[in-house]
Amino acid sequence: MEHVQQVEPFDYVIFGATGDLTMRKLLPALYNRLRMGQIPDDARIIGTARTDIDRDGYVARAKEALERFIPDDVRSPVLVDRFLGLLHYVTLDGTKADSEWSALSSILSEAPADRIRVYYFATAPQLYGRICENLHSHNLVSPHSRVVLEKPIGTDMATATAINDGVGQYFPENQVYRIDHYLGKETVQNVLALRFANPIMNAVWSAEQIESVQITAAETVGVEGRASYYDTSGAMRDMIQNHLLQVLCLVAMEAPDSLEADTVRNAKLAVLNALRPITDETVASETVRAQYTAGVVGGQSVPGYLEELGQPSNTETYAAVRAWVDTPRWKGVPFYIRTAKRSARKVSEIVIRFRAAPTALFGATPPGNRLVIRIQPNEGVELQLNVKNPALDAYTLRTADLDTTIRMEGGLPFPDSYERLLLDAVRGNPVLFIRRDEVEAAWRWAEPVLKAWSENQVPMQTYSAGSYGPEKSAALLADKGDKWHEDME
Ligand SMILES: NC(=O)C1=CN([C@@H]2O[C@H](COP(=O)(O)OP(=O)(O)OC[C@H]3O[C@@H](n4cnc5c(N)ncnc54)[C@H](OP(=O)(O)O)[C@@H]3O)[C@@H](O)[C@H]2O)C=CC1
Ligand SMILES: O=C1O[C@H](COP(=O)(O)O)[C@@H](O)[C@H](O)[C@H]1O
Repeated sequence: MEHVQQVEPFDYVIFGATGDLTMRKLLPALYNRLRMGQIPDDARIIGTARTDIDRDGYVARAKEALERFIPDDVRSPVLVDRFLGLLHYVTLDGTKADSEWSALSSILSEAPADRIRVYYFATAPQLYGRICENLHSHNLVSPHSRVVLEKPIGTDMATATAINDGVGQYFPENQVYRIDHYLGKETVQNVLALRFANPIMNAVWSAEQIESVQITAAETVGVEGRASYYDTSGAMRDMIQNHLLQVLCLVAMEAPDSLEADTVRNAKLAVLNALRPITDETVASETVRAQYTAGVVGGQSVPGYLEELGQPSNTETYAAVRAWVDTPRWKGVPFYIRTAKRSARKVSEIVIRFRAAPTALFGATPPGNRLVIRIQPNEGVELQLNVKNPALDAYTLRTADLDTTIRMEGGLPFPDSYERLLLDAVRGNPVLFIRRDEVEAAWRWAEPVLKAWSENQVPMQTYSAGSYGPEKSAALLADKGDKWHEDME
């Protein structure tokens, strides 16, 4: 059984309550937490958007979403009814001062003044500042309120600063929760446990023993229905600047003194600040970008990115970077980061390649050990060891895997990362959310790459949908004698 504790009564106010994210992720996540007994009966979920519907209309939409996104075996009519009973809806344009703020205010005022209030912005980031201003001017910000910001926090440093300033004018940083759903993944959080709860790992976690690190997040899907967003973003902004840099931080950071939010965030920030800047001189040798062309994924023919988009585009659907963390611990260790749409398979993983043992005992030097942390799917950890080949005539070696799959008790699927994050915002625990200075440090590193790409300093490669990426990406690793994980023996 999952060990769960009920959270304090709360009001969750969702701006963008009729949108895709709310219907596909937020409402199902809150339903699942109610199913696990974590949501008190007097909690309320108050949806807002401009769409002019009444409460019944919203409840009908929410019910449809649960039917679509919650599997039959965990969707009970009684629990669905109980969940729908928590819902309210206010038609509101969050950017307009003269919109129906009094209706929202009147619902909120029914609760005690010290009620935890979470404002979740599931809408376009350029609206965040104006919504905050309106919350403030309608006296809806209390010391018990917090605001959850969805990605993307900007498309570069200037836009990120504008969003953060807009919100920061009305909410102090300790009331701002920036979502990065990768941090909500159990297997991403497990990186800290693996590193710091296991002395055998801790002892070898540095350049002395580690040759290289690979961090991959590959997907078989294309841009789905989100082409208009994706084409203004691309793989670097969509995945690397946020999710994969956060994973890199957990792999590379020094041990924090505690799991207190700012202690962990300070340790991550130190990694981001130690990332070697990529310059016009190095961008061509340290980065690869590409777009998928038509191909076959999972036995299905799929069109190329440009065909899907129906227009020319300079947006990458694949990005790979060789990054360097300039600290004594990581001196000379490349961190290869890559992400792809329409890849051969869906996989997010961290691969740690250890140095080979300098021994002549067995003839050829045995290969270095390899640790694979599988973020998804088949969540688990695999350590590749050299063992004696059980043959009678010669002392030869082969590799064997110590492989453990990490499961929830009872074999239950892992909760979706939004389930943890939505309730952490209620609990007031920001450890899995991104602090402003982390966002800015990540942009400081990513921006020069994006600028160089926009100036075509690095040629756009292509790769067939259903492949592992462009041929050129192997060159990023080849000069250090490395290979991408799927190419390793
Ligand atoms: N969808 C996803 O999978 C993911 C989305 N995100 C982020 O979440 C946010 C929302 O995305 P998504 O749900 O896909 O977007 P949608 O376009 O589907 O939804 C946007 C929502 O915002 C509402 N809205 C728009 N303008 C206003 C306004 N002025 N005042 C009040 N409400 C408004 C819309 O309702 P109405 O028109 O009725 O006002 C709608 O409910 C974005 O920041 C996106 O980047 C992040 C990760 C994944
Ligand atoms: O944030 C995003 O993440 C998803 C991939 O998430 P995962 O949990 O399935 O690995 C990606 O599809 C989307 O483009 C991006 O915005």
